[in-house]
Amino acid sequence: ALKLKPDYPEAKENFYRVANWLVERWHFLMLNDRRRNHKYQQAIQKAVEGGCNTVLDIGTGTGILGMCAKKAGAAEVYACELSKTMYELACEVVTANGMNGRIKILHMKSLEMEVPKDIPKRVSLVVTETVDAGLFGEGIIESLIHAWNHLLLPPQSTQDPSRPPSQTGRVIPAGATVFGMAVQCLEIRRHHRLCVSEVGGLATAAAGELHSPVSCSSEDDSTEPYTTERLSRLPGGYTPLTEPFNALDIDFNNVQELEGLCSREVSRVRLPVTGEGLLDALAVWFQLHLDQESSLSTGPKEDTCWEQAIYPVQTPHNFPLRPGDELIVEISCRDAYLRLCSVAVARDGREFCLDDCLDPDKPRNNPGPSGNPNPSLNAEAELCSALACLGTEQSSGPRDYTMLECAEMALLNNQPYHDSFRRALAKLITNLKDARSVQGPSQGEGLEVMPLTDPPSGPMDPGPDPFYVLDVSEGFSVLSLMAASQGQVKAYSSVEKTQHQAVLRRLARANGVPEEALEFWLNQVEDEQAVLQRPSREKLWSAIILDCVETCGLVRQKLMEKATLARCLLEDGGQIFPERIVVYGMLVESDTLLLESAVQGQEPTLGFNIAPFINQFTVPVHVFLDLSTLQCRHLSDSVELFILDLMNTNANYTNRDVKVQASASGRVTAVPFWYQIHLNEEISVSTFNQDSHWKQAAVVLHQPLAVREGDWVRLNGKKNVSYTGPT
Ligand SMILES: CCc1ccncc1CNCCCCSC[C@H]1O[C@@H](n2ccc3c(N)ncnc32)[C@H](O)[C@@H]1O
Repeated sequence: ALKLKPDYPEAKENFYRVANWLVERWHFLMLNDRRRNHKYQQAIQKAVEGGCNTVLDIGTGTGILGMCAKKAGAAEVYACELSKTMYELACEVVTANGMNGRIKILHMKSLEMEVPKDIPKRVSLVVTETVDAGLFGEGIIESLIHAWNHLLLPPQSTQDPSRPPSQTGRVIPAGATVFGMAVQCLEIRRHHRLCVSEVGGLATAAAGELHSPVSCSSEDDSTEPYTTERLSRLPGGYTPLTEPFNALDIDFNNVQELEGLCSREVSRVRLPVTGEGLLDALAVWFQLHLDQESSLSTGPKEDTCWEQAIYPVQTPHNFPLRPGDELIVEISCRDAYLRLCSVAVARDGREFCLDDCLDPDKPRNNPGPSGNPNPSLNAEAELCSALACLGTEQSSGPRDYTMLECAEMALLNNQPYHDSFRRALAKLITNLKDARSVQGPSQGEGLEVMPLTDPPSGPMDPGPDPFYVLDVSEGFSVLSLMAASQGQVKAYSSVEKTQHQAVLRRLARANGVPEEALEFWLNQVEDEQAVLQRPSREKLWSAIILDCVETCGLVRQKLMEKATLARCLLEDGGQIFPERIVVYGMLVESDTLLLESAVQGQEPTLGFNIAPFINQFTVPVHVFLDLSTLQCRHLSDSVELFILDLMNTNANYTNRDVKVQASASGRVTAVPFWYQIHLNEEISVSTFNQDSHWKQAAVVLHQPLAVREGDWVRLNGKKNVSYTGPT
């Protein structure tokens, strides 16, 4: 589509989505991290000069580590890469750097490699950086166990220390030290637990326990053991609740230790609590020991670009930790992932279970006769313990909970957003009621045609016609329930998952919403495509709630088409929500955004020519950006870029040029943008505030633009703000 119609915005956007997917953004971060590249080069050079002259680079990516080995003088260098895109890119890079035919690159996973099928004989050095924020997430343990058993020469051994390095196997990195720390962090909490007891006028207790898909304890594979965050850049920051502790040491040159890792029994550490606060998560990072002398750290205090692994606490417990307590944490390595769970708090010699990660099939600590699971506690502790174990199924079965995506959880916790919607819905219903009382039931096709059956028994008044409201939000949304709770409303929800529908049903009952006031729309429409249609042949909608902005910060595709269709399904005076979206942006200078978007020349990559190849996958729109904590200099005020009028689509102008005046001198590297979502004339919500579940997006300029204070810069607001030179 791009070739056919290069400026076709949908195709362009889809191309960017594919590019984002093919090559993860951390490739740019890693390659721009000159210190990391330099440390790896030093370690490899020392090993090769020390006699390791046959090298295998596992997970070569762009090929940079293999090229280091070759340049250091290794006689034979092999590399393997499981991603086809990266494999092809590595071949181009190696050729462009004059090493074609001198490094043998295989498109395969190291686990499939054999001697002599793939490499003629065992090698004396394996280099790899197949690690993620949780260290093991890229399978490095399994890869190295296989490498030691099939691809590497035998390790240095005390029996015959005389064996020369060229006849000895070793790995760079030589090992890792894993650290952990308990933290309080509201930004993590609101993405992983329900934090509000009321939202949009609805009491939330009846929802039952809600979990995000990040959990160490649940067996089902729909969850991941940890998520990742850059602690140093989380809105609102974090409060350490313990000192960093050593969670694990691993020696990559000891295959027995590697093989023993996953069968090692669970270890427990007791951590002195050093700060006051609610336990929201355990943060994990590591030092990668490249060799005896040098190491790389992914810690929150380092100003490296790496994220930390975050193990959020799932079970809501109102049990603030305080200095003097001890936090008991279990560390295990099940199915090749590092797993950390906070299991209990010790206070005054007694233990309270946080039962956050008790395995579902592990029997609960059933309460004693006093109904208290820890009979030896004193009164206050007894109360806390009862609260701490609140919601724990007394049965031995797994506690039932509902899974929400992190963005759905953050949305549910966003009270201002729901209050704005509640007020806007109430205003609309009031207006429609007034209009009805003036002119009677809506005329024409809206007329309710009573079914031709024998008259109802007795003078039953069918009551005033309900207002029909449709919520076509993506994912879990309580907006339909908020509408139904206004009274005289029949609300349809497009929530699809059975579990999510059950939560809405429970919330409806607990909030006094009559059963028949809330229906599930997708159970009614036969084909998904025709989601937008009348409630029934004779009825039209009073309100249709559309989902306009994706969590990543981009406007949903085909929004205007949906709005146009939705408008035709409205009764007189009916409304779609939102009615208007105003796009704002500003000029910023941000090296961080540059480093996450493209490799900045040859210098960071040890002089190797890599940038032009990997930068083919640069995308001009950077998404999932946390603009509130982005390191950047503002080079202009926020300006209105363009308007999407959903109630009157031909009023839109997205091709007009916008002139922005630089408020300071500097280099414009990006234009972040966000939205003001107008629900009606008076009420609007912003996608850029600390409660928002949305992230922001930014256009990253291909070339930074130097501006002096007072200069005018012209932005032409195509669908995705792209940038043309200064006026
Ligand atoms: C301080 C390091 C750091 C700390 C925290 N966060 C991130 C980092 C940076 N490391 C990110 C690399 C992570 C991706 S791994 C790099 C490349 O290797 C490939 N692969 C992975 C396993 C594998 C295998 N067994 N056989 C062949 N190929 C393999 C992947 O397809 C990828 O292209």
